[in-house]
Amino acid sequence: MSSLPMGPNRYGKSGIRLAVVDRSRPQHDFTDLEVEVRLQGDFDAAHVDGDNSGVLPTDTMRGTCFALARDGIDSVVGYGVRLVDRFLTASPGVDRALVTLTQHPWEAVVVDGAPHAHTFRPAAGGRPTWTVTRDRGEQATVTGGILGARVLKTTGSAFSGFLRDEYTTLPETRDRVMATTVDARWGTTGPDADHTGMAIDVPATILAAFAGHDASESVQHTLHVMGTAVLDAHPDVTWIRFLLPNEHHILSDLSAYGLDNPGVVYLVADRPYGVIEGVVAREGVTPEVPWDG
Ligand SMILES: O=c1[nH]c(=O)c2[nH]c(=O)[nH]c2[nH]1
Repeated sequence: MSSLPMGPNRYGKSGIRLAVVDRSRPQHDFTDLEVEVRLQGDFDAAHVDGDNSGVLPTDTMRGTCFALARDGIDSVVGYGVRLVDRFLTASPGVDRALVTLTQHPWEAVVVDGAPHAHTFRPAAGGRPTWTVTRDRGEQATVTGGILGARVLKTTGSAFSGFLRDEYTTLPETRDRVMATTVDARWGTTGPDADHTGMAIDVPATILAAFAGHDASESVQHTLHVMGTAVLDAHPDVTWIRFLLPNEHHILSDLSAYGLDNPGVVYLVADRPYGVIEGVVAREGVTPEVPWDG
Protein backbone atom coordinates (compact mmCIF):
# COMPACT_ATOMS: atom_id res chain seq x y z
CA MET A 1 0.00 0.00 0.00
CA SER A 2 1.45 3.38 -0.97
CA SER A 3 1.66 5.97 1.80
CA LEU A 4 -0.07 9.06 0.54
CA PRO A 5 0.60 12.40 2.23
CA MET A 6 -2.02 13.67 4.64
CA GLY A 7 -4.44 16.30 3.36
CA PRO A 8 -5.96 19.17 5.34
CA ASN A 9 -7.18 18.11 8.76
CA ARG A 10 -8.17 19.42 12.15
CA TYR A 11 -9.46 17.85 15.34
CA GLY A 12 -11.10 18.82 18.58
CA LYS A 13 -14.03 18.29 20.90
CA SER A 14 -17.69 19.22 20.43
CA GLY A 15 -20.54 19.32 22.88
CA ILE A 16 -18.54 20.44 25.94
CA ARG A 17 -21.38 21.57 28.21
CA LEU A 18 -20.49 23.58 31.26
CA ALA A 19 -22.16 26.13 33.47
CA VAL A 20 -20.54 28.79 35.64
CA VAL A 21 -22.18 30.35 38.71
CA ASP A 22 -21.10 33.83 39.79
CA ARG A 23 -22.04 34.14 43.49
CA SER A 24 -20.18 37.40 44.09
CA ARG A 25 -23.41 39.41 44.39
CA PRO A 26 -26.76 38.57 46.02
CA GLN A 27 -28.23 38.27 42.48
CA HIS A 28 -26.39 35.25 41.12
CA ASP A 29 -25.29 35.03 37.46
CA PHE A 30 -25.64 31.72 35.64
CA THR A 31 -23.69 31.24 32.39
CA ASP A 32 -24.55 28.03 30.56
CA LEU A 33 -22.26 27.23 27.62
CA GLU A 34 -21.61 24.69 24.93
CA VAL A 35 -17.99 24.81 23.77
CA GLU A 36 -16.42 23.42 20.61
CA VAL A 37 -12.66 23.22 20.14
CA ARG A 38 -10.74 22.73 16.90
CA LEU A 39 -6.95 22.53 16.56
CA GLN A 40 -5.21 22.70 13.20
CA GLY A 41 -1.52 22.27 12.44
CA ASP A 42 1.14 19.71 11.62
CA PHE A 43 -0.42 16.37 12.48
CA ASP A 44 1.11 14.38 9.62
CA ALA A 45 2.98 12.03 12.01
CA ALA A 46 -0.22 11.17 13.85
CA HIS A 47 -2.10 10.37 10.63
CA VAL A 48 0.65 8.78 8.52
CA ASP A 49 2.79 7.02 11.17
CA GLY A 50 0.37 6.63 14.07
CA ASP A 51 2.70 8.76 16.23
CA ASN A 52 0.62 10.41 18.96
CA SER A 53 3.48 12.28 20.63
CA GLY A 54 2.21 15.63 19.32
CA VAL A 55 -1.50 14.95 19.86
CA LEU A 56 -3.12 16.77 22.79
CA PRO A 57 -6.04 14.46 23.67
CA THR A 58 -9.50 15.84 22.99
CA ASP A 59 -10.27 14.81 26.57
CA THR A 60 -7.60 17.31 27.68
CA MET A 61 -9.43 19.99 25.67
CA ARG A 62 -12.56 19.20 27.71
CA GLY A 63 -10.56 19.35 30.95
CA THR A 64 -8.97 22.66 29.94
CA CYS A 65 -12.42 24.21 29.38
CA PHE A 66 -13.47 23.23 32.92
CA ALA A 67 -10.18 24.20 34.60
CA LEU A 68 -10.03 27.64 32.95
CA ALA A 69 -13.56 28.36 34.20
CA ARG A 70 -12.55 27.73 37.84
CA ASP A 71 -12.18 31.39 38.71
CA GLY A 72 -15.26 32.43 36.76
CA ILE A 73 -15.49 33.82 33.29
CA ASP A 74 -14.97 37.55 32.93
CA SER A 75 -16.82 37.56 29.60
CA VAL A 76 -17.51 34.67 27.24
CA VAL A 77 -15.13 36.09 24.63
CA GLY A 78 -12.47 36.75 27.30
CA TYR A 79 -12.78 33.09 28.32
CA GLY A 80 -12.54 32.05 24.65
CA VAL A 81 -9.32 34.07 24.22
CA ARG A 82 -7.83 32.42 27.33
CA LEU A 83 -8.75 29.00 25.89
CA VAL A 84 -7.17 29.52 22.44
CA ASP A 85 -4.03 30.96 24.07
CA ARG A 86 -3.77 27.92 26.32
CA PHE A 87 -4.20 25.47 23.42
CA LEU A 88 -1.46 27.22 21.40
CA THR A 89 0.86 26.99 24.42
CA ALA A 90 -0.02 23.41 25.33
CA SER A 91 0.24 22.01 21.81
CA PRO A 92 3.38 23.17 19.94
CA GLY A 93 2.26 21.57 16.64
CA VAL A 94 -0.85 23.71 16.46
CA ASP A 95 -0.92 26.62 13.99
CA ARG A 96 -4.55 27.61 14.58
CA ALA A 97 -6.77 27.18 17.62
CA LEU A 98 -10.48 27.86 17.37
CA VAL A 99 -13.20 27.76 20.00
CA THR A 100 -16.90 28.30 19.45
CA LEU A 101 -18.92 29.17 22.54
CA THR A 102 -22.70 29.05 22.34
CA GLN A 103 -24.73 30.28 25.29
CA HIS A 104 -28.00 28.79 26.47
CA PRO A 105 -29.45 31.94 28.02
CA TRP A 106 -31.29 31.84 31.36
CA GLU A 107 -33.15 34.74 32.98
CA ALA A 108 -34.15 35.26 36.58
CA VAL A 109 -37.71 34.18 37.38
CA VAL A 110 -39.83 37.17 38.41
CA VAL A 111 -41.45 36.66 41.83
CA ASP A 112 -43.73 39.35 43.26
CA GLY A 113 -42.57 41.75 40.55
CA ALA A 114 -38.82 41.33 41.24
CA PRO A 115 -36.17 39.06 39.72
CA HIS A 116 -35.46 36.14 42.03
CA ALA A 117 -31.84 36.04 43.25
CA HIS A 118 -31.07 32.43 42.38
CA THR A 119 -33.93 30.93 40.32
CA PHE A 120 -33.81 30.99 36.52
CA ARG A 121 -35.77 29.93 33.46
CA PRO A 122 -34.72 29.68 29.80
CA ALA A 123 -34.73 33.09 28.12
CA ALA A 124 -36.33 33.61 24.71
CA GLY A 125 -34.67 35.33 21.77
CA GLY A 126 -32.12 32.78 20.58
CA ARG A 127 -28.69 31.58 21.63
CA PRO A 128 -25.73 33.99 21.45
CA THR A 129 -22.65 32.41 19.90
CA TRP A 130 -19.03 33.53 19.49
CA THR A 131 -16.04 32.02 17.69
CA VAL A 132 -12.52 32.97 18.78
CA THR A 133 -9.73 31.98 16.36
CA ARG A 134 -6.03 32.53 16.87
CA ASP A 135 -3.22 31.73 14.47
CA ARG A 136 0.18 31.31 16.14
CA GLY A 137 1.92 34.67 16.35
CA GLU A 138 -1.20 36.60 15.32
CA GLN A 139 -3.96 38.47 17.14
CA ALA A 140 -7.14 36.56 17.93
CA THR A 141 -10.15 37.23 15.70
CA VAL A 142 -13.73 37.08 16.95
CA THR A 143 -17.05 36.52 15.24
CA GLY A 144 -20.34 36.91 17.08
CA GLY A 145 -23.74 35.53 16.26
CA ILE A 146 -27.26 34.60 17.26
CA LEU A 147 -28.85 31.21 16.63
CA GLY A 148 -32.51 30.26 16.70
CA ALA A 149 -34.12 33.70 17.07
CA ARG A 150 -37.70 32.98 15.96
CA VAL A 151 -39.78 35.84 14.51
CA LEU A 152 -43.00 36.22 12.57
CA LYS A 153 -45.01 39.10 11.15
CA THR A 154 -48.67 38.94 10.18
CA THR A 155 -48.55 41.63 7.50
CA GLY A 156 -46.04 43.86 5.73
CA SER A 157 -44.68 41.01 3.60
CA ALA A 158 -45.32 40.25 -0.10
CA PHE A 159 -43.99 37.83 -2.69
CA SER A 160 -45.01 38.59 -6.29
CA GLY A 161 -43.55 39.28 -9.71
CA PHE A 162 -41.34 36.18 -9.52
CA LEU A 163 -40.05 34.10 -12.43
CA ARG A 164 -42.61 31.57 -13.64
CA ASP A 165 -42.27 28.37 -15.70
CA GLU A 166 -44.51 25.37 -16.39
CA TYR A 167 -43.94 24.03 -12.86
CA THR A 168 -44.81 27.25 -11.05
CA THR A 169 -48.14 27.06 -9.24
CA LEU A 170 -47.42 29.46 -6.35
CA PRO A 171 -50.00 32.28 -6.26
CA GLU A 172 -48.69 35.82 -6.00
CA THR A 173 -49.43 37.61 -2.77
CA ARG A 174 -49.14 41.22 -1.64
CA ASP A 175 -49.91 40.37 1.98
CA ARG A 176 -48.76 37.22 3.75
CA VAL A 177 -47.44 35.90 7.03
CA MET A 178 -43.63 35.90 7.07
CA ALA A 179 -41.89 33.69 9.63
CA THR A 180 -38.29 32.70 10.11
CA THR A 181 -35.79 31.57 12.69
CA VAL A 182 -32.79 33.84 12.38
CA ASP A 183 -29.31 32.37 12.45
CA ALA A 184 -26.80 35.18 12.00
CA ARG A 185 -23.05 35.45 12.38
CA TRP A 186 -21.00 38.63 12.17
CA GLY A 187 -17.36 39.52 11.77
CA THR A 188 -15.90 42.06 14.17
CA THR A 189 -12.99 44.46 14.47
CA GLY A 190 -11.34 42.20 17.07
CA PRO A 191 -11.28 40.84 20.61
CA ASP A 192 -11.45 44.28 22.27
CA ALA A 193 -14.88 45.18 20.87
CA ASP A 194 -17.86 45.03 23.27
CA HIS A 195 -18.91 41.47 22.35
CA THR A 196 -21.23 41.06 25.34
CA GLY A 197 -23.07 44.27 24.43
CA MET A 198 -23.22 43.34 20.75
CA ALA A 199 -24.75 39.96 21.63
CA ILE A 200 -27.76 41.92 22.89
CA ASP A 201 -27.71 44.98 20.62
CA VAL A 202 -27.12 43.34 17.22
CA PRO A 203 -30.09 40.93 17.57
CA ALA A 204 -32.20 43.90 18.73
CA THR A 205 -31.23 45.78 15.55
CA ILE A 206 -32.03 42.69 13.43
CA LEU A 207 -35.47 42.31 15.00
CA ALA A 208 -36.28 46.02 14.75
CA ALA A 209 -35.37 45.95 11.05
CA PHE A 210 -37.47 42.80 10.50
CA ALA A 211 -40.42 44.47 12.23
CA GLY A 212 -39.97 47.81 10.49
CA HIS A 213 -39.56 46.47 6.95
CA ASP A 214 -43.23 46.53 6.01
CA ALA A 215 -42.43 47.00 2.31
CA SER A 216 -40.85 43.55 2.18
CA GLU A 217 -40.96 41.97 -1.29
CA SER A 218 -39.30 38.73 -0.09
CA VAL A 219 -37.20 37.19 2.66
CA GLN A 220 -34.18 38.09 0.49
CA HIS A 221 -35.26 41.76 0.51
CA THR A 222 -35.64 41.76 4.31
CA LEU A 223 -32.28 39.97 4.76
CA HIS A 224 -30.56 42.85 3.00
CA VAL A 225 -32.45 45.45 5.05
CA MET A 226 -31.51 43.69 8.29
CA GLY A 227 -27.84 43.39 7.28
CA THR A 228 -27.65 47.04 6.27
CA ALA A 229 -29.27 48.12 9.55
CA VAL A 230 -26.68 46.15 11.55
CA LEU A 231 -23.72 47.64 9.65
CA ASP A 232 -25.20 51.15 10.01
CA ALA A 233 -25.76 50.83 13.77
CA HIS A 234 -22.71 48.82 14.91
CA PRO A 235 -19.30 50.19 13.88
CA ASP A 236 -17.48 47.11 15.24
CA VAL A 237 -19.36 44.75 12.91
CA THR A 238 -17.55 44.30 9.59
CA TRP A 239 -19.88 41.81 7.85
CA ILE A 240 -22.99 39.84 8.71
CA ARG A 241 -24.18 36.53 7.32
CA PHE A 242 -27.75 35.25 7.64
CA LEU A 243 -29.38 31.86 7.28
CA LEU A 244 -33.14 32.40 7.17
CA PRO A 245 -35.57 29.50 6.75
CA ASN A 246 -38.80 30.66 5.13
CA GLU A 247 -41.33 29.00 7.46
CA HIS A 248 -44.34 28.95 5.17
CA HIS A 249 -47.81 29.89 6.42
CA ILE A 250 -50.21 29.02 3.61
CA LEU A 251 -53.63 30.66 3.46
CA SER A 252 -56.07 27.78 3.94
CA ASP A 253 -58.64 27.16 1.18
CA LEU A 254 -61.97 26.99 3.04
CA SER A 255 -64.13 27.09 -0.12
CA ALA A 256 -65.08 23.38 0.28
CA TYR A 257 -66.89 24.48 3.45
CA GLY A 258 -68.58 27.41 1.66
CA LEU A 259 -66.32 29.84 3.55
CA ASP A 260 -64.04 32.60 2.41
CA ASN A 261 -60.70 33.21 4.15
CA PRO A 262 -59.76 36.87 4.34
CA GLY A 263 -56.30 36.23 5.88
CA VAL A 264 -57.53 34.50 9.02
CA VAL A 265 -56.69 30.77 8.89
CA TYR A 266 -53.26 29.48 7.80
CA LEU A 267 -51.78 26.06 7.30
CA VAL A 268 -48.44 26.02 9.13
CA ALA A 269 -46.15 23.96 6.91
CA ASP A 270 -43.03 22.94 8.80
CA ARG A 271 -41.57 21.29 5.67
CA PRO A 272 -40.44 21.76 3.06
CA TYR A 273 -39.16 25.22 3.91
CA GLY A 274 -37.28 27.81 1.87
CA VAL A 275 -33.69 28.59 2.78
CA ILE A 276 -32.45 32.11 2.18
CA GLU A 277 -28.76 32.78 2.89
CA GLY A 278 -26.74 35.91 2.31
CA VAL A 279 -24.00 38.20 3.48
CA VAL A 280 -23.90 41.98 3.77
CA ALA A 281 -20.39 43.39 4.17
CA ARG A 282 -18.71 46.77 4.42
CA GLU A 283 -16.93 47.93 1.29
CA GLY A 284 -13.50 46.29 0.97
CA VAL A 285 -14.24 43.62 3.57
CA THR A 286 -14.03 39.95 2.60
CA PRO A 287 -16.59 38.07 4.65
CA GLU A 288 -16.37 34.46 5.74
CA VAL A 289 -18.70 32.49 3.46
CA PRO A 290 -18.52 28.85 4.55
CA TRP A 291 -20.56 27.50 1.63
CA ASP A 292 -17.86 28.57 -0.86
CA GLY A 293 -15.90 25.60 -2.18
O1 LIG B 1 -39.58 35.46 0.29
C1 LIG B 1 -39.61 34.50 -0.49
N1 LIG B 1 -38.52 34.24 -1.27
C2 LIG B 1 -38.48 33.20 -2.16
O2 LIG B 1 -37.46 32.98 -2.85
C3 LIG B 1 -39.62 32.37 -2.21
N2 LIG B 1 -39.93 31.26 -2.93
C4 LIG B 1 -41.18 30.87 -2.55
O3 LIG B 1 -41.78 29.84 -3.00
N3 LIG B 1 -41.68 31.71 -1.60
C5 LIG B 1 -40.74 32.66 -1.38
N4 LIG B 1 -40.69 33.71 -0.53
